[in-house]
Amino acid sequence: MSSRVYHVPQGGLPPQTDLLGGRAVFTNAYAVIPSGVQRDIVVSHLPHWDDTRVWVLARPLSGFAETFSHYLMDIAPGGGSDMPEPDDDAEGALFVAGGKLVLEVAGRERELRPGGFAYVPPGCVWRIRNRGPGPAQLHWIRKLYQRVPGLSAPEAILTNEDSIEPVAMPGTEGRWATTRFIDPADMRHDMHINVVTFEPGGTIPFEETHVMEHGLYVLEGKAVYRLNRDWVEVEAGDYMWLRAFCPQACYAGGPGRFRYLLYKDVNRHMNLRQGPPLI
Ligand SMILES: NC(=O)N[C@H](N)C(=O)O
Repeated sequence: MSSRVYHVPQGGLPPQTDLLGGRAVFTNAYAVIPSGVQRDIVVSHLPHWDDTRVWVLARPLSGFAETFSHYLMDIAPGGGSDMPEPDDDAEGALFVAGGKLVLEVAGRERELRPGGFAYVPPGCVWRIRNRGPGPAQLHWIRKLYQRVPGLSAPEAILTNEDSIEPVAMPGTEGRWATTRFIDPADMRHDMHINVVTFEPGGTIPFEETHVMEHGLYVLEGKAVYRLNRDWVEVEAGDYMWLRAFCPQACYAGGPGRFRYLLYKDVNRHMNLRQGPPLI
């Protein structure tokens, strides 16, 4: 049984005092969508999904920001979908934060519990149901799979965070470690999904500035995060997306661990024919 903590949204209505405590930020370089925003009044629903509430935390924006979608889903008992993905070119990553879901993918059925992860290749038939007695919470990250001549699309992956050994970053004595759900050496993959863990006081000690876009969902703990020119306080349930080249660093605040689910695009040439950004 996992002792890890995974933040799940509260839903319901915000107290009328929330206006003064608002921490949402939207800039050209990054956005912060605080946990308090994941409320019933801003919920979405998706076709062919039953009894499922969706918070869309990231989506492609006019060609200048992120090229992926990140959904946080709250699935009632019996809810789910037999036709979840409408786009045959889309790949997906699923990460369970709460409850118990049954996933059928490429003819395999697997029960996913908190920490459960699945990679769903493009064009793959899959379905998912909450067969548990209580609600289940699911992260679903989607992007268009970038095919490469001579490389086939990857196969499905089904695993759990508990089965993967985190890799400590060099020189950090284990205070900053990464759990990788997708093999970084496998060039068929064009996105990575990791859980990044900092012990209290752990840091990213320099401003990472790189081509990869990011989506970060804070699963546990607190930190101060450097985003472009700003330092922003974040805590469990907060979401950040970072445009390519957005400078980033952090200090984990304690008293417990600071952990987040991280999306990044990897391993592909840039599209040199893309038009100028629309700003
Ligand atoms: N903000 C981050 O956690 N970035 C990671 N070190 C990464 O780019 O993999």
